[in-house]
Amino acid sequence: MLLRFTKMHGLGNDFAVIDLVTQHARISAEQVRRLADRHFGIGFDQMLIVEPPQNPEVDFRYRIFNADGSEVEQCGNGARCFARFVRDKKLTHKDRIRVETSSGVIELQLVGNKEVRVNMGVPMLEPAAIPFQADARQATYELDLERQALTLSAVSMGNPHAVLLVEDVDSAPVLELGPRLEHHPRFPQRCNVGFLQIINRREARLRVFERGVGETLACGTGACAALVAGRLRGLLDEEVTMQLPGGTLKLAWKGDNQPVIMTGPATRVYEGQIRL
Ligand SMILES: N[C@@H](CCC[C@H](N)C(=O)O)C(=O)O
Repeated sequence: MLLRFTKMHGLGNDFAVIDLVTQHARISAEQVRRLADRHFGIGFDQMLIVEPPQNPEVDFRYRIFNADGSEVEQCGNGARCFARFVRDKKLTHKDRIRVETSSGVIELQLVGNKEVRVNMGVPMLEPAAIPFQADARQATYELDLERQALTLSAVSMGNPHAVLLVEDVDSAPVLELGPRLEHHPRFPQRCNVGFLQIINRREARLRVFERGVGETLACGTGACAALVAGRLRGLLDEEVTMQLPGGTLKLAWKGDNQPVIMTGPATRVYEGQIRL
């Protein structure tokens, strides 16, 4: 069968977005892996699938698959592209959209033609909710990595993140530590690994080694987790500009039990169709 898709990106974190409201298909993990391949497929970090909602209180259901075929709970850059996609495809005329993901309902707001503001929900910091193996919630944890002691924060934005503080993201050992931390046994569902450099209380830089993908040009949930980690350590203010290799996100978090708000662009690249 021929399946229509839209290639999109949020700060270079790229997606194939598929409308399963007006099309019908079953896409297996093996097909996702094949289509994600940058030489033999479409090439993307995540596939985003738009479906009718199961819950009558929301507008859509949105499912996310990493390039390795694993289905995941949340994707911040994907959420912005999802909002732009459903408007461009006239699947809704609303400016405020409520969507269910496998980690709960998030709210999206289109701001002008280019930007989308997303209420990413309240970060989860209790170890069991992340999930991360630790006796009690702390701002930072010590973790052994083959006799190397690392200090990190553990945060869930619906999906699990480890955040390490570094002096300089350009020289941070992202490709060396990223895969080892992603698979560390204290993160039983693996994790995304963020390397955070503080510039000042309102500006920071971040690189993220994503679970199921590798290093990406930007990670929205990673940026939210990094803001939370920076604030837990007393290093960042409520509103922060986060610079990622692919561009900049505006973020805000008031503190415990409050949602993280993320604002940034969503860009359509091209329309295509592929035979499954
Ligand atoms: N690129 C994303 C996160 C996608 C999911 C992540 N790789 C995971 O496995 O949790 C973002 O923008 O948040």
